[in-house]
Amino acid sequence: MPRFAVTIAYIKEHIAALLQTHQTFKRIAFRRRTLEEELQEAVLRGSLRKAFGGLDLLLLGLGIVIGSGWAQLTGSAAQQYAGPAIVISYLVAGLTALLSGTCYAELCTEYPVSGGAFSYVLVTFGELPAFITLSGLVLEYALGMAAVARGFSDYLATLIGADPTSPPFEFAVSQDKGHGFDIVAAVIIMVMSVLLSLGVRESAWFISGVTLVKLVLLLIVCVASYTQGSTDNMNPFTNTVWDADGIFMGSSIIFFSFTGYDAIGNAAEEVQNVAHLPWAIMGTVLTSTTIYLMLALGLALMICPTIACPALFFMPILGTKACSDLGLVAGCTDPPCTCPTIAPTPAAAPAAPSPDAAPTNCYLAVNFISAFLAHGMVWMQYIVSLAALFGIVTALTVGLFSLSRIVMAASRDWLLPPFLARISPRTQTPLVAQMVFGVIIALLAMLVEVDAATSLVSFGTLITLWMVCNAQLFRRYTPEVQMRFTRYGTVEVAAKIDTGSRVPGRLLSQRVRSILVWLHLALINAVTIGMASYYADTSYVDTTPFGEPVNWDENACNPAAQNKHHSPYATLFVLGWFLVTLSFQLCCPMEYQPEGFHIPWWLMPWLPSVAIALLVFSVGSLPRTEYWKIAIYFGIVVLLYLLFSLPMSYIKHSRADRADAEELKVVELACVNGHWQPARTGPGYVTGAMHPATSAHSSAGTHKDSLPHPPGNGSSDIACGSGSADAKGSGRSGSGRHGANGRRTRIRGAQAAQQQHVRHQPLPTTREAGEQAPS
Ligand SMILES: NC(=[NH2+])NCCC[C@H](N)C(=O)O
Repeated sequence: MPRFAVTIAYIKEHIAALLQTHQTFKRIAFRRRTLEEELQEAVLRGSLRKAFGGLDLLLLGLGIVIGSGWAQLTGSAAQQYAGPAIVISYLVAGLTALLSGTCYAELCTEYPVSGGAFSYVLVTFGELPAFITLSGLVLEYALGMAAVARGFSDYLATLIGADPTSPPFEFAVSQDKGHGFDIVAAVIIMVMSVLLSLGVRESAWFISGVTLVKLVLLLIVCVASYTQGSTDNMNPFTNTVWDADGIFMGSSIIFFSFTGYDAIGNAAEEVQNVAHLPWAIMGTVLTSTTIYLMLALGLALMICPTIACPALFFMPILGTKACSDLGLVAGCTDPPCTCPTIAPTPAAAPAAPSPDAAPTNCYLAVNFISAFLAHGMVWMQYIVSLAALFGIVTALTVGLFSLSRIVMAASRDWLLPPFLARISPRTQTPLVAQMVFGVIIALLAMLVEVDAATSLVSFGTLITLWMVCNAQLFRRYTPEVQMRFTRYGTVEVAAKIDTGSRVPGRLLSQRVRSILVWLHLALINAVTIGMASYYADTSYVDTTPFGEPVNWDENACNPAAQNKHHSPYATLFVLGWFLVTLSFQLCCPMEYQPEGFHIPWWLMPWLPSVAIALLVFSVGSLPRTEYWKIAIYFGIVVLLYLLFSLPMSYIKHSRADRADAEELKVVELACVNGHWQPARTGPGYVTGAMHPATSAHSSAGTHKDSLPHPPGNGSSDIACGSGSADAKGSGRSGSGRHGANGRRTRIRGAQAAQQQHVRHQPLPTTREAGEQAPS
């Protein structure tokens, strides 16, 4: 059939599906996928190359997490909000990352498919929540890459002694730095996209090498800062105006520095041994937290805390008179310009300070470079710039790598255009997705303002991690997850868990237990959202689009009055959260425990519950000015789902059903040497179809054009279990009940659709249209 006719037929089919939105929404939007469906998609699409060993994964994680956020945000968060307590801000953010990372690690071991958070939410809460998670991921990665790339030109200019505000580093559209077009940022993204297209093995070597050099440079930065620092600078420890609030506001800003560790989960289909995934995640979060704490401490020791006085920050915005009318200067312990250990950089050198002019002239952006300059260590600016440049390069490479895998996973499910799921037989990577998103991100990087991007990136990350923690909690407690296919290919009936049999809730019926789980999950979230919004409402985080505080009154200038608003009710919320989590533990027996890496039963449900609270709290501490942008973004996302992805998903599954009606294909897969392989014998194996893809193709042409043929001999090559370890005979096999090798699972082509999905009304469409995917 000619391509043109196929397209017309498809459009007709799409419109027909659109007209049935009210019905399809009910059936599909919250339909969950199973592990076998996800595996099936991965297997049918052909394999990605197994390029990553354990150390590669760790360096991949450190490659993206330690980008340039440390260099750009530590100083400004300390200066504006936290003061020397920025160290505590890093601890809070690190703890948030660690707890959510543990939940992430559990799910990523259980579902070792590309797509990360998107896939976990898809198998737990269904398609629409997964689509929202996907959009959070795209927000995180696309804007994250753009923001990181924007820093590239600045550091490059510093390194070669050029002016970062003039061409070619920036083509200004306004006076302010960061508002122009940044061609260099776009170019570096395209270069990294091309590098990735050379192949995943080569990219992995590149990422590992550059990351190691970066870590050495960061150690030099730490040591140099300790030689210059003084403990006098740690007093007063918190910012005199924001106090404890400043710590949380600081931590929500610098959370950006921890974003990206989920990239490890997105490499799940390319790892040699799935069992390495969780340790690489934990290792990445712990190593980066340690390095960030060391760096933050170095900076805090080097800068005088009065530089963190908000007078310095607001003075240029509000003007000297307005500030002193508000009593801001009174909030500072020293007159700003008498601070002994820091002097303005040459570029910002003020005239001899007069009492009136001093505050405005003294405004100085605090960062590692300005701090080292102030201490006369001019050469350190090159080390800092080089470390940041290397950080940017690795963060970009890993980010582009991960985004293409996320997009590939969503396209396999037809939630994004299916052609994006194609895997290049040459490189064994999703080349199309890589190049398409390379171009999109390059354009974003050229246009987007850095300041606008970082909060949105943190928001995207926090939302996806919040979804993941909810999914982890839900899966461990919900009774329906009792019977399932494990990654060992066996049907697992709920593992016997001591704690489950002790809690009073075990006596309740399955239905009541299920309702209780939903109820508790909703309550945990409601209480923490209440706590976060109450806390945010009673602190001075609101700023107008111009950066001025909105509810700015005399109290803001009076440190003593600052925190009085919080205490009584904030405590009530914390108590509420504690009681709800305790009630969860008592009413809901844990229903199963995965065999691989998992959170131990005695930390459940506390660990994910604390993680949820911290994540929601961090969202609440983000500047309110970002909220409307986020609301518009998610509004567009839901619209896109209704107009594009929902009809696409419907069409895909109705095709699967039709194919199923004609010919039922059951292909058995066996876990061999750590990878799923089509079994050569066994029930349901279709003679002559040596690969599941072959059977799907023969099945009335289903997926015909949308599925790239698997490369080479068609070996299905997705990892299962702690397979490699077993394959090598190390004997590690979960509880000892199941070995990875020789275990089997059934990948049931279209049959899965029949069993798992509600049947669809037949669509008024041509048979041919049903056989071709739009591409
Ligand atoms: N996918 C992402 N979140 N990418 C951005 C990573 C930013 C990185 N954590 C940094 O500090 O520079």
